[in-house]
Amino acid sequence: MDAPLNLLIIEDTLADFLLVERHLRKDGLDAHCRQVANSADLVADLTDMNWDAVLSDYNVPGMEFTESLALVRSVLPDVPVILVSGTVGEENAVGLLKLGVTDFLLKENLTRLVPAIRRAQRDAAELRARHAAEQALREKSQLLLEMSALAHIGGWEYDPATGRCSWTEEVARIHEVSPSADTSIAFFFSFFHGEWRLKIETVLSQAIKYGKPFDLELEIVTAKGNRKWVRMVFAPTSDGGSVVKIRGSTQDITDRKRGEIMMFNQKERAEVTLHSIGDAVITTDAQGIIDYLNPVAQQLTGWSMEGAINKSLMDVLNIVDKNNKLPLPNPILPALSEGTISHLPVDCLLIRQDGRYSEIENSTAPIRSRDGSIIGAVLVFRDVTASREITAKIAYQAMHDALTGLPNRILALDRLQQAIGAALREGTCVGVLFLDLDRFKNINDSLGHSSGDYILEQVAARLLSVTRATDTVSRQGGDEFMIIMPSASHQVHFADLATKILDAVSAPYFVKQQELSLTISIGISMYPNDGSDASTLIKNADAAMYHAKEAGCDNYQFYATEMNSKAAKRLLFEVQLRHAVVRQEFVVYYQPKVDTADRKLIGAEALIRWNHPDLGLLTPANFIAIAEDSGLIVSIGQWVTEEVCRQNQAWLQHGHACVPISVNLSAIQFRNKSLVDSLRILLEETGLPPRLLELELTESVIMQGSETVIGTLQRLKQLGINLSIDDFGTGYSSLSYLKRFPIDTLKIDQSFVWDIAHDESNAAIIKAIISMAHSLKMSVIAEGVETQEQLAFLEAHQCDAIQGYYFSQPVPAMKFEEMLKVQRTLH
Ligand SMILES: Nc1nc2c(ncn2[C@@H]2O[C@@H]3COP(=O)(O)O[C@H]4[C@@H](O)[C@H](n5cnc6c(=O)[nH]c(N)nc65)O[C@@H]4COP(=O)(O)O[C@H]3[C@H]2O)c(=O)[nH]1
Repeated sequence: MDAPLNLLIIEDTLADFLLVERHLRKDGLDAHCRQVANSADLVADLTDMNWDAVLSDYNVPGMEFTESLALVRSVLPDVPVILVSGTVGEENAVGLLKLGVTDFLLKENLTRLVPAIRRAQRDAAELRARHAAEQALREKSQLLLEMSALAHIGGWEYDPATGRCSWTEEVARIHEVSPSADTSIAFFFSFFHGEWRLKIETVLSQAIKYGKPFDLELEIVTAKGNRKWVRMVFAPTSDGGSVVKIRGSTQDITDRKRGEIMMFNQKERAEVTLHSIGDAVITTDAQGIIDYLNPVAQQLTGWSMEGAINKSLMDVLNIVDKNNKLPLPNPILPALSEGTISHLPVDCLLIRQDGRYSEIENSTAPIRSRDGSIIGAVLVFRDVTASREITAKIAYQAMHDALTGLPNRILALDRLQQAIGAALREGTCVGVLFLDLDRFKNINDSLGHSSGDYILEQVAARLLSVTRATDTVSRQGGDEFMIIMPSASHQVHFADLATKILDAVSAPYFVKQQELSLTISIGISMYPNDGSDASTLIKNADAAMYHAKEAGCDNYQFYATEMNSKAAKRLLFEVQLRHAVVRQEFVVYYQPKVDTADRKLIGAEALIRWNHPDLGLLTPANFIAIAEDSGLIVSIGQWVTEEVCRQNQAWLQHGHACVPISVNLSAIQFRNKSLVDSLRILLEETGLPPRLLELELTESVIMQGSETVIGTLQRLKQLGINLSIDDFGTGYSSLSYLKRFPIDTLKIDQSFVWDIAHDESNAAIIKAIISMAHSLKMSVIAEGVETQEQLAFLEAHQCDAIQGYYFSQPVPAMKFEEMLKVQRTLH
């Protein structure tokens, strides 16, 4: 049975209300009726109950019907309102229907009352259902709208027949146009450019022609000029075989696409980086199974990518300890188990598949997922074989002498400091032997540097052969060596070693098919007696070595306190010599040369003297060696030559019968490239005829025999200068060797002349020199002739000229000028 209806009856007359009630009951409608007769009650009652219908009189005093109707409609929009009244007129009725009245009944005829209520009930139910359906539809389309906005996806439709497009708000939003924008196909295409325009036009025409659906990703340029990526999915709708509509969706995929492009670029970059870096890279999963190795890793391990993938790291990375060749632990374990970055031990060798190996350096790090869990490891390593070799080589070179391979000055100093430290702890001694080869410069000058180097290597080998492994033999530079004897207890040990060294070094050497002999001078200092630190010990051993030199070379000397003052003196002397060059403290003495046959003055040798401010006139023996060692000989020699040219030209201008004056030329001067030019200029400037200048060269200079030497001699000769070989016989040159040089005169060394009368071999040498020189068209002069006996011998053997105290000592310029003036015959 149906529930009774709730009816609200707006009626001021109770009788009419009851009449309505009676009719309802009579016609079988179970209803609960409530009368309301004023506006206040109506407001209150409207919301008091769920009303099924409102019945209303038109004329209720105090209540305007249209206002009551509006009130009811506003509160109960779907509840039927039935007007029960006297006649309201047709026009009025239409207006009231518009305002929301559901039906009309006349009070006089209520027979239609129940059917009218029932019909209104049905209509209201339908209306409510329709409203509910509309509401649901509205909600659904709102949801769709919101979803499409959230997904950035909108729909569109194209009608090929009309060429019109329509699209949803979201599509308009994606294209950044207002929703009401023109949607012709041309407008639609205008968002596509270049290749994308071509593509969309092509696929759309294919869709129209063949009904083919498409799913594309394209780039558009929006109305505001922004570039966006869209995914367009569309499907044609056909009717009778021809396409009548194309419907599709457009989705803004810009963010995803940019992400993809970024990912692609990153991947590409990573890929290129991994392919081009010099380091090897291997990555594994969390179980240590290889999933990638770059080309360098392939090359270093000898495994190809295909071969190595899915293998355990340790199957591919065969690493062992360099020292004991035992396998090293898996380097990625710390990364996989503890998530830490780790490095291989320093001495790690990687053995390739083919058995070759390289030293490697590596670092391993974990690879983590977004949530931080370890999903693998990356191992980066590089071949450091070459760089370690270079480092070791550089370290070795920094500490060793390149020529001999001996420790150099730096390493020797370090070893000495260590030896002192050990001796201090153990209460022992340390010996420092400072060694310097005697007259080594002569070998370098005469035989050339390559021979000099060869000799130094030989000396180094000999020093090593007489020392123990615990001793340090070092080269200090040039022809200086130093030996450190650690933990020695007595001077005797040092003396023993020094003796062995003297013997070893003095054994003959064979260079360029010549036999050479060489000696060495040794200075010895000892810790703790001669110094408590390395530099003092070296300095004192050096001083002792100088002492050994002064004692005639080829010997050893222990350091004694007073030696240092000698070394200091030598230094002071060098400083004074430097000053002497600037202050022009030198003078030239002239020693006459005499024709053996008629005793006539035929020339002179210029010999330098140093007018020392404190020591008086010094002969070359006091300073020439120091001048050569310090390089001062170049400027000194230049001064002498200038002085001689200037002086001889002055004599010439004074009308004296002039003779050639010879100047000693040291090896260093001779090597000077500008020698010939500066002599030419000097002769031009002074105006001295070149034949009046003679150069005395030592045997060692020409013994180098190189093309350069010969060239220089020839250019000197071309200038017109006379050339003579000084101290002939003391070097290693043979007469036949001399044929190659444009030499005018040989000067027999005074050492042969001195005991000419008593030493038969010297006499024989002099005779041989004279006759062979003559056969080579050279003249011969003997120097150091002091006695009648010597003179007689030389005269008897046709020695062309004589120089020596027998005729005259070297004399000052003024005195020599006297001799020139008279051109006297000397006896
Ligand atoms: N006992 C003795 N000695 C005699 C006799 N006759 C000459 N002398 C000395 O023998 C040396 C000959 O010169 P030297 O062999 O070229 O040997 C020279 C020469 O090699 C060098 N020298 C001298 N002046 C110069 C120079 O201007 N430049 C260069 N580079 N070296 C020079 O110094 C050396 C020594 O020169 P001095 O002391 O002047 O010594 C001179 C001379 O005084 C003699 O009968 N008996």
